[in-house]
Amino acid sequence: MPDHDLDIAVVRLDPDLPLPSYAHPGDAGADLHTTVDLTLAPGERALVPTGLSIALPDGYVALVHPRSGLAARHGLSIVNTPGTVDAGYRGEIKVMLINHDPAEAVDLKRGDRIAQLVVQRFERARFVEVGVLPESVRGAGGYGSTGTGSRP
Ligand SMILES: O=c1ccn([C@H]2C[C@H](O)[C@@H](COP(=O)(O)OP(=O)(O)OP(=O)(O)O)O2)c(=O)[nH]1
Ligand SMILES: [Mg+2]
Repeated sequence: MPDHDLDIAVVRLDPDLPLPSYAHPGDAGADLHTTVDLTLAPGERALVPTGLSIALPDGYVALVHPRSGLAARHGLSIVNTPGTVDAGYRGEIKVMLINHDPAEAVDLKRGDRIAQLVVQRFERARFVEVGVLPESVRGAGGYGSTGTGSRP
C-alpha cells in the first residue's frame, strides 16, 4: 500500500510544531496539535488553533474529527463534529473542543494531539426539485423506527 494518495500544500503558521501526521499505515485520520496550553472546565468549549493552513485540491474536503482516546478518558469532543474544512479555505484550521466531563477539567499542553483530520473526496450535487420522490422500502421511517437490539 502506498503511504499516501495525495499531496496537500500546508503552511505551518507555527514552525515549531509538526505537520499533521498519521500514527500508523492505513490510518484515516492525521493528528492535529494545539499551539496553545489551555484548560477546559467541565462543560466549557474553546476554539483551539492548530497552527496550520492548507490548500485542498478541488473536489476534496477535510473533516475535523475527535480523537476517541481523549473522548474516553476525559469526555473531550468537538462541538461541530466533524468540522468541515472547505477546499477554498486558506485560514488557520481551528478545532472547537468541548469538555463533556461533568466534574473534571481537561488540561492540554501546546503540542498535544487534539483532533484528527480526515481528507475525503466528495460529490457536488445539483439539487433538482421534483413534486414527488421515488418510493423506497424505508419510506419516511426514521429516528428509531426500527427499534434497538433484539426488540422490534
Ligand atoms: O472545525 C472547523 C470547521 C471549520 N473550519 C474553517 C474551515 C471552513 O472552510 C470554514 C467555514 O466552516 P463552516 O462552513 O463549517 O462554518 P460556517 O459557520 O458555515 O461559516 P462560513 O459562513 O464561513 O462558511 O471554517 C475550521 O477551521 N475548523
Ligand atoms: Mg459554511
